[in-house]
Amino acid sequence: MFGLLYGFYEHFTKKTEHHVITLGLDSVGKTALMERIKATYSMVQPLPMEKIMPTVGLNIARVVIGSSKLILWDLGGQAGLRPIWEKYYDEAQAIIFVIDASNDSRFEEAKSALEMVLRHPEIKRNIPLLILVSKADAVPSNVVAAVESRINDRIILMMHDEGRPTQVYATSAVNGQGVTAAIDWLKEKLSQMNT
Ligand SMILES: Nc1nc2c(ncn2[C@@H]2O[C@H](COP(=O)(O)OP(=O)(O)OP(=O)(O)O)[C@@H](O)[C@H]2O)c(=O)[nH]1
Ligand SMILES: [Mg+2]
Repeated sequence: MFGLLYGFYEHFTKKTEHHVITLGLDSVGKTALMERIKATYSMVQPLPMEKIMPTVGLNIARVVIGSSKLILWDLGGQAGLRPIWEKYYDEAQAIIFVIDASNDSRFEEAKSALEMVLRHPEIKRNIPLLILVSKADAVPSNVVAAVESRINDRIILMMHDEGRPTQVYATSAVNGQGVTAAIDWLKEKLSQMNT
């Protein structure tokens, strides 16, 4: 009897797990955003910014939204660590790529890094790509809008990945701007892939 009841309980509370890789150049704010995402969905305080160190290994954040569980793999973005990214491509069911709104000078480097990811044979062609423009709190809104439109014109329109759901959101780990909209979009696209 207990086994049967437990079986029902398990069935109705079971979450569909989705593995998401979080990539981008070093210091763009990936880990800070992961902390903000965790805090937003589990109603806890994010780790203070000054406690966040450059990522060398891997940070894992688990976020439960309705019947889905997103497992976010946050990887280090330093040039010497980027070769590690590809170890996670095979299992990735979505990509979050972070581009810093406050550092215009690294746009081309970010574009090349993202293109390398998308060209990799182990990255599935139809998995969602969520591009987060980070640190939106640190620059005027017209600068953020310019970065978003450059991403659209110079990256997304050039991708030729017709089957890939792609979206750009301006975000801030400091004030949480854009985080819920972005993660809700991702969760929606991942759910659609499972149906
Ligand atoms: N103003 C502002 N600064 C931010 C924000 N997010 C991160 N930062 C700053 O950027 C620094 C780097 O952030 P991280 O989250 O460590 O960057 P990362 O992309 O994880 O870097 P790696 O782990 O080296 O790849 C932080 O120490 C903060 O000073 C943000 O939303 N707004
Ligand atoms: Mg980091």
